[in-house]
Amino acid sequence: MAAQRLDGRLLAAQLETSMAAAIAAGLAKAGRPPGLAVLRVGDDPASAVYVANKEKACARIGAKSFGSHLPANISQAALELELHELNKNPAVDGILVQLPVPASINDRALLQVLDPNKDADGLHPLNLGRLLRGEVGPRSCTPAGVMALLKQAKLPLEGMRAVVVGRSILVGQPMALMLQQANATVTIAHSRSLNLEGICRDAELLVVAAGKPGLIGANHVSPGAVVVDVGIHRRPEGGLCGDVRFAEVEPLARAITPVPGGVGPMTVTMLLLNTLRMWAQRHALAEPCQGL
Ligand SMILES: Nc1nc(=O)c2c([nH]1)NC[C@@H]1CN(c3ccc(C(=O)N[C@@H](CCC(=O)O)C(=O)O)cc3)C=[N+]21
Repeated sequence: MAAQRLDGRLLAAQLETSMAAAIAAGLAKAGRPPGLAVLRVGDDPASAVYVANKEKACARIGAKSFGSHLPANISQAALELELHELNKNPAVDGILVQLPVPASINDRALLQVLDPNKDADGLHPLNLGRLLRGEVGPRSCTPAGVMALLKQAKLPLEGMRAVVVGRSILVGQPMALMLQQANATVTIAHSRSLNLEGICRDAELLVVAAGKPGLIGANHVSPGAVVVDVGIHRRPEGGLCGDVRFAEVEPLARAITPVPGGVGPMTVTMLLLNTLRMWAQRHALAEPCQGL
């Protein structure tokens, strides 16, 4: 039987419709639309595409986007000043520091400057702490998007053996925490794990966020597993691919996310949802898209 496709593009479009409605409904009371500021430093080529996608998505739902594009040779102090300005700007609800920043910038120090209540990416230490403790707060967008996709597909996580490949602060670690909070039994594997194939083959749910094109193949996947591919890479010959060799794994899987059209669009949607929720909170509006 063919694997179920976990269609991130479709779910993202549905959520955008609800978010657009929530904005329209709250606009009069709030007096202004939600504002998302994206701080981009230097010229990472992949970032250019993502920033453009975020701006387009804001326009589609009726949010305002503020873009600042700063030169790669900007000083740490000047960048922190820019962030302070965005923290103070009353039209801005969510701020995202597009990663990676140039090597001359200390991104940890930068993320500490961000107002945790404007943290659209959920990456401020306070928000990572809130996640660890299971408290309310903006959540890391990519793992939150994965959780929304699994929920929509009605794939139960209760008691399930889940393996997350990758331990980054941006994806792997928060993903593992969210899966645990959904009562999965979680293993984190990473670049130094021995017997990666064996560990992955034990998984009923395999989430791959290793950042290595084509790392995962049929040998890593047990029949009937749910496979979520967080990787996104530009092929030298053109087109995109993930960390999973889709053609090989798809016939084995119960459900699988494609690349593109899987996790990527959900990341953007969760960024908007975090921003919308912070806007709603500031204006005492009902929480948009509850239960996600
Ligand atoms: N502070 C920060 N937060 C991030 O969330 C963040 C970041 N920095 N730096 C870079 C990565 C990467 N990322 C993606 C966002 C959207 C798509 C996306 O929309 N993908 C589409 C296709 C995109 C295309 O066609 O190029 C898809 O998979 O279908 C992918 C990847 C967010 N990131």
